[in-house]
Amino acid sequence: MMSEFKTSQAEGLIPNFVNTYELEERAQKVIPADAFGYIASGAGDEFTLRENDRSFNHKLIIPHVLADVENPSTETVVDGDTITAPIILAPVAAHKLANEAGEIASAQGVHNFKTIYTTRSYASADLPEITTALAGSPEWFQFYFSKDNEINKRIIDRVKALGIKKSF
Ligand SMILES: Cc1cc2nc3c(=O)[nH]c(=O)nc-3n(C[C@H](O)[C@H](O)[C@H](O)COP(=O)(O)O)c2cc1C
Repeated sequence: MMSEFKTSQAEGLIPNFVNTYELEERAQKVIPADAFGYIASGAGDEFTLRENDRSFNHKLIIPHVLADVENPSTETVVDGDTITAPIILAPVAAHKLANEAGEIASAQGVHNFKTIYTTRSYASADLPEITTALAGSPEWFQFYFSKDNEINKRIIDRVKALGIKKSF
């Protein structure tokens, strides 16, 4: 069942990319076309995708002149956790579409960067494996409500048992 998700086996750091658009081009070379299409595209005519890009680019960083820049830091505190920068991993389905290491590699990356990971109900790795790979880094959980309350209860019990402190 899980093997459906297995795609790229590319490993290692990606050298010399200038921006995320260039990173996307590199990813396209190693991820099968259908999986890449799912990850990189938006719904319908992709109006919202274009609007997201456009509005993100209008969030400006305002430089503070004549301020103390001896020890600059992007560190911040979110919900009691100190993270490296105000960047967290949003809920993203089926990481194994991109690479067979899937959520485990993503969780290790989040741990190394020191930020927050959001696990999604229908992850392509087993939940305890993700929590283990996070090695104590903060984990949030995105709950997808099922019509079947037994399934809902089982998922919530597993999330509680894993010690995940925030579900939404
Ligand atoms: C492959 C893929 C799967 C995603 N799966 C989910 C999901 O399961 N739940 C969800 O709320 N958002 C999902 N998203 C949306 C992301 O969480 C995120 O909001 C989106 O990529 C826009 O990024 P931004 O919020 O940083 O602008 C997914 C996005 C991608 C690219």
